[in-house]
Amino acid sequence: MAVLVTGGAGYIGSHMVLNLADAGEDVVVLDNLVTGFDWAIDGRARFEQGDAGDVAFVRGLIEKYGINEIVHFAGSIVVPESVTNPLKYYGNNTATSRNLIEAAVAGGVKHFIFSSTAAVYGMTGLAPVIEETPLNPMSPYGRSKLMTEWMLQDVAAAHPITYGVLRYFNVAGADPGKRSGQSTPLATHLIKVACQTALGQREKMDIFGTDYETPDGTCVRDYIHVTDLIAAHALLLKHLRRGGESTTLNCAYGQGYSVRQVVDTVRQVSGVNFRADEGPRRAGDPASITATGEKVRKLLGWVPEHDDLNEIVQHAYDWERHLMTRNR
Ligand SMILES: NC(=O)c1ccc[n+]([C@@H]2O[C@H](COP(=O)([O-])OP(=O)(O)OC[C@H]3O[C@@H](n4cnc5c(N)ncnc54)[C@H](O)[C@@H]3O)[C@@H](O)[C@H]2O)c1
Ligand SMILES: O=c1ccn([C@@H]2O[C@H](COP(=O)(O)OP(=O)(O)O[C@H]3O[C@H](CO)[C@H](O)[C@H](O)[C@H]3O)[C@@H](O)[C@H]2O)c(=O)[nH]1
Repeated sequence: MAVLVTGGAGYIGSHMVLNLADAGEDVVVLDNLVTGFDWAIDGRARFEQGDAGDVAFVRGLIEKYGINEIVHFAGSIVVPESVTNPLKYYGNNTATSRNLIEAAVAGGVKHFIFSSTAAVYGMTGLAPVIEETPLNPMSPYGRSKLMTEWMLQDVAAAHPITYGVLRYFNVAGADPGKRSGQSTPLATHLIKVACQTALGQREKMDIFGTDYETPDGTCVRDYIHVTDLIAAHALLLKHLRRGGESTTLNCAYGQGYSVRQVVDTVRQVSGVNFRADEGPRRAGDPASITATGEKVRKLLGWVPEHDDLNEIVQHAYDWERHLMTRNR
């Protein structure tokens, strides 16, 4: 009996593998390494290189390893790219997930956990969202993920499988033990870009838009430490295993920070007053998106341990430094 982690060579999936392996679980990673790295997969997991949308291949894995649960991280994740290349997102997010779910149902998989996103909400105003807030994704990325949520609802109504959808807010930070982190060199995420700029890997960074209707004119996001996010996955897996119902949960702290606040925090943590130019808005960005995270706390008993922007940035910065020495 093993847990299948798709995208386990990527940023968030590699932390799930650590959590499961630390708990003594048998883990199989399925990843095509399009953005992930085989060195990011913990040595205690078994690795199968392939595509999560390859039904026959996934069916073979389910049989070979006796897979009862799938935690599905594999996908394409860059919001602005989804605006210029939507079919990539409807392909690698929606269609790939559809095939993976088909393989799961055919192979008798019992539980399915899916990485969804705050981007399913779209523009929401300044108040934190709850799971019942109307969904109105602003980007093909958000829509490609929402379609997967819908597929899971329909499939779970028709077949003996339960699911958990986790809508991640902005994931950041790294394993406190420096075993994994965000390793994609050309990542577009704010905290990663700011840390790279502080370390001199980029000459400067840009602040995308200063004319939003937010307190300081820059976009507001709810940054969640990757280790806390993964703890929610582990609790969700337990919930489903003990017969808990399918559920959809926001993963967030309920605290928003603006782009300027994040840039200032990275300057403080690094001690480098790096260059951050004010530029135009980036396509597909909502002004503000935060959530209370009340449902995940109540249903799963989730208690965040790293809900502090300084700590998140410190861990992200430490990982970035670690990558520099690693790549030397
Ligand atoms: N990073 C965030 O802030 C964030 C926020 C919300 C949701 N998410 C979701 O979390 C998941 C993981 O994101 P991440 O930040 O770790 O990204 P990532 O790019 O680091 O990881 C994705 C992994 O999936 C693999 N992959 C992609 N397509 C595949 C396919 N068809 N078959 C097999 N493997 C494939 C990649 O090689 C990579 O290892 C994604 O589904 C993403 O949409 C991320
Ligand atoms: O160099 C940069 C990078 C980002 N930003 C700004 O910082 C904010 C956060 O941007 P990120 O790219 O870090 O994150 P997003 O909010 O765009 O998206 C992230 O979180 C979403 C959920 O909120 C999605 O799930 C998505 O996968 C994930 O990349 C945005 O306002 C963006 O415009 C900058 O100003 N400069």
